[in-house]
Amino acid sequence: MTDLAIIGGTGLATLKNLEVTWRQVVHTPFGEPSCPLTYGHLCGKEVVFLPRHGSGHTIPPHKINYRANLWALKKTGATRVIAVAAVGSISTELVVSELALPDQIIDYTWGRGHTFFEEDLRGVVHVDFTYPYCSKLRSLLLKAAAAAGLSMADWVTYGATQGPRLETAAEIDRLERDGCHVVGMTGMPEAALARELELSYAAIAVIANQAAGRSENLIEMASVEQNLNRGMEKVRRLLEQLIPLA
Ligand SMILES: CSC[C@H]1O[C@H](OP(=O)(O)O)[C@H](O)[C@@H]1O
Ligand code: HPA
Repeated sequence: MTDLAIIGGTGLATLKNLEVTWRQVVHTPFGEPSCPLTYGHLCGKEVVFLPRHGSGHTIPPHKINYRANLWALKKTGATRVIAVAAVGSISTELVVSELALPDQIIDYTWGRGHTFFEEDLRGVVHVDFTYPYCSKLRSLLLKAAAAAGLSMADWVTYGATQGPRLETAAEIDRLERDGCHVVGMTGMPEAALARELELSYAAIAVIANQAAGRSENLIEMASVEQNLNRGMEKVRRLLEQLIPLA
């Protein structure tokens, strides 16, 4: 039984140490997920893996079918989802290629399929979203980080922007005033959809770059890639420690 799902993001289109057993094409009432689901064993535990931008990273953040992705994972019987997401750091305390564990979200996205409750037999549904990430999963991730000797700031608010362009320096100033510590483009509606499906959900943020206007340089994808390579190595170490605890 696969109870643990992992969603990969930028820099994590495949899980290097996953021993793949099979792939499954899933159709959902909301359309197709980003690609077929990959099942396999990670450190001996069965997991299901889905890269949100597709297997060849072809889907931009605003075009991802978040509803199909989450629906497909729910359909596998998974009850817990760990998402991996590249972010820009707004807070000076968050250093490139390090990991962070968001505990809050502010949503600046628009026009995305963001709810399963368009029409529901129960009437209008409002799910509680006070704490968008699962506290139990977050605790496990913090324990795993400690076991792996990795620092992982746990007080981080994730600002979800629309993309695919990066932000202006003034937008980043605004996000900081709003209380965001990191910025990414995929945290919403993913987290809210997981909550609507009653999936436990937590995200590992990997600092890919300093957000716009936060360094003397412009944001270059070559250095984002380098930072993410180092960051994803840490994600692999973290997951190795997480599996025995999960
Ligand atoms: C500068 S890379 C921007 C790209 O990376 C993040 O992807 P993900 O959240 O899937 O790891 C960000 O949201 C953008 O899509
Ligand atoms: O600076 C950024 N902004 C938005 N999303 C991102 N994902 C990685 N870096 C960034």
